[in-house]
Amino acid sequence: MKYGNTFAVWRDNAPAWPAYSLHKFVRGLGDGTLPHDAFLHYLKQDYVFLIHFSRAWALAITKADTVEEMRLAAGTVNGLINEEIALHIKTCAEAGIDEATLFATQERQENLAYTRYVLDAGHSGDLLDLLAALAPCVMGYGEIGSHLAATKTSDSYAEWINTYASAEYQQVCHDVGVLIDGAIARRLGNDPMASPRWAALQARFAMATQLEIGFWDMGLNP
Ligand SMILES: Cc1ncc(CO)c(N)n1
Repeated sequence: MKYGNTFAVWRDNAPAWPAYSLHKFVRGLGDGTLPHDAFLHYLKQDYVFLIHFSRAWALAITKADTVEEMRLAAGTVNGLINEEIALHIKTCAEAGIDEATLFATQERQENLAYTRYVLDAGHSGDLLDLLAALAPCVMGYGEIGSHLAATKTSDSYAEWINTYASAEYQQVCHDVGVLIDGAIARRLGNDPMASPRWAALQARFAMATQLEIGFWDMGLNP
């Protein structure tokens, strides 16, 4: 599945991308060596992450210029807060953790830094600043999910992998790619890389990628 032209350029110019998409945590999901307590700790943090991340996508609706942009952003809010988060609720319920407990999870600094960075990108900037900060998360997990589905050597974390490899999640990544390419063309024209804004957008994407690495690192340290 293609996630759009802009994403491909941003990813190829983010030096830390492989350290994110091929992180030790990711490899542990694929070969089953990730300790289960680290996985549950990560899922609890990620439940809180998804709440703030949904807020950031809701901000994209208010920053949109067209109804089409609003619809794509609203679809992503729905995907996060009603679909993706169901994985976290179900997996944690199986481990005896109910949703009220999940909601009360003490937020780790790495988690807080990431989501508030993304929210601030949107509050201080326009839709492009926000989308550049949101993209590594959405598309990164899409890439990780389909890579792990094709290469995994263990079924321990198959449910997690299948969530992100699923047609539904891949469709979200595709739609976000369409949203980003359209938003870029609408605001920066046909040669966006020549825009004086390009370097700052690339830097936002690179920072969010770095913050994803911090999130995986945090996951390995319950
Ligand atoms: C930290 C993080 N990044 C990306 C995703 C994908 O939505 C997620 N659930 N958590």
